[in-house]
Amino acid sequence: MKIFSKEQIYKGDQLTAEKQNISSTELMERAGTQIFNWIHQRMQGAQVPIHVFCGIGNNGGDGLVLARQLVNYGYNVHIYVVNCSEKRTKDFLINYDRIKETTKKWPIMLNCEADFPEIGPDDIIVDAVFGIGLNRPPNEWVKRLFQHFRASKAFTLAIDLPSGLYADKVPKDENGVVWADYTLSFQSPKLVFFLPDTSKYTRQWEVLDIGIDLEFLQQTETEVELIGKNEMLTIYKPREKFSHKGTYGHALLIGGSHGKMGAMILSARGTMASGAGLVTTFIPKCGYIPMQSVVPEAMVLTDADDEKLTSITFDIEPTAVGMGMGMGLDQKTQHAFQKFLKSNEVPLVIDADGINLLAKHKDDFKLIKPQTVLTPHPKELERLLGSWKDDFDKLKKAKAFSKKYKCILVVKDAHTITVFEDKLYINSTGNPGLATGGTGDVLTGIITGLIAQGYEPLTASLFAVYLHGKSADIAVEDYGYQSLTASHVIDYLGQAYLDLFAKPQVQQKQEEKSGNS
Ligand SMILES: NC(=O)C1=CN([C@@H]2O[C@H](COP(=O)(O)OP(=O)(O)OC[C@H]3O[C@@H](n4cnc5c(N)ncnc54)[C@H](O)[C@@H]3O)[C@@H](O)[C@H]2O)[C@H](O)CC1
Ligand SMILES: [K+]
Repeated sequence: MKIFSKEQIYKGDQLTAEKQNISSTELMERAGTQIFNWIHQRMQGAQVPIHVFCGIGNNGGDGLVLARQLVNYGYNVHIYVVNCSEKRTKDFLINYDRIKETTKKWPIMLNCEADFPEIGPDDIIVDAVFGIGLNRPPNEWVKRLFQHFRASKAFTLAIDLPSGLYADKVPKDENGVVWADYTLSFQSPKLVFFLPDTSKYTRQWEVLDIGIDLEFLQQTETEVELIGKNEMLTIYKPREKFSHKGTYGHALLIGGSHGKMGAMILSARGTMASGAGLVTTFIPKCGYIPMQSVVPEAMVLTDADDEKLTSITFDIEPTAVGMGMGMGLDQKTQHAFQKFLKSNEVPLVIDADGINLLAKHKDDFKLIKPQTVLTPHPKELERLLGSWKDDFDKLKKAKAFSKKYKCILVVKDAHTITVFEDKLYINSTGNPGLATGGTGDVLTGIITGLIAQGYEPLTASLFAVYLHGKSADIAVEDYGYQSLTASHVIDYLGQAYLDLFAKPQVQQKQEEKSGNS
């Protein structure tokens, strides 16, 4: 799913009005009506007090359309205008008049020193104060109003995005933002819903379709994309009937050291489960027996050293290499790693201590070949890029790094973001159960396995991150967040593949009803 920028959203609105020959007021009517339908479907006329707080821009206009429809359907509505600016938009004013025509009285005007209305914990707040047009921090009174919302404990539904959040930067003061339970966002989710600094401002979100011009939606290239099942179905490569293990590539995994062999075992099992035809591991001697016993499917080559890697040489011809897992930072290992980087021509994934070694010897960045995949967690990313001011600064630095070295950065987090040059791909699967040792090693194994099978490094990274998260989402149903382990992610990978083709439950039920399963 595309994530449009603020400028693209404004352009889409304007183009839609022109092409569909409707006014911006009619588009606002659609937007407000969609919100009303969503609420009405769930509340069915229940008389819970609904407090609709409207700003004086178009977000406020959406709130007024909603409020008018709620009044028309007999809901218990309280309408307020947060009147802290003189720049009322045309469509706000039109809907302000329409409210008066409907209710025969003006909404409650909250000027910037007014007392706050009482809000009960079981009431509902609709936040239509600011949308994507916020251009400066809210004043102290508005901040206090937002804190009043939060203190009330009422369910808070934000329109388009929680007020006080910018579409493209991180707000400085968390008291200047509405903490929403749910956000109904128009046409596309906003990037801020997925970033560690700003995702806390809405517990859940949903996109409402307001009929923006289809051609515009299809043809506009966005810098950000949300990756879900639909995107992955188009890149999936089916298994051929007349195929053999050679068809699906030979993955080589390099890493491990005394006390960290588990990382390589997890990677090898992840690579196998991803569908690679052959897997070989290159490890220090001490790992030979454990690897052979725990992963009988994999072949094992060993370094001359018992405890660490000192010289990486092999006579196989891998189709993809994944390295760095549990590798350690010994100087001899560093030399071996550096030598390998210089000579390697095979698509490469670098993880963990591979990244740490690069970060310690920044001159080696120039050895990173185009299309190399790096999979840093936040600390490793900081070692690579240096510190950042906030999430937007982090992404800017990650894009610059990717552009400079033409590499793919898999920035691991609750929503892993894969960065390639100027594009950001946000993953939609995964859960907090993944916050446990070894899951990263499994991910590297899966990426390497997919590249070995013929997926392009970028596609392999997106697909691996998606499958890895999906597997955890399925496994967590059986194990819960606390007990989910990296091994479960491997064990459920098959389910994640099968889920790609699972029928949506509604469709399945309909087919069962008509005897059509
Ligand atoms: N396709 C769509 O997504 C549609 C979205 N709609 C809604 O329109 C808003 C964007 O509206 P806009 O008028 O541009 O801005 P806002 O309503 O977000 O409000 C900003 C408003 O307030 C002023 N302002 C900015 N910062 C402050 C501040 N700190 N304090 C006080 N005042 C401030 C600014 O001058 C603006 O006037 C979008 O989010 C959707 O909700 C359309 O209704 C339909 C199509
Ligand atoms: K809002």
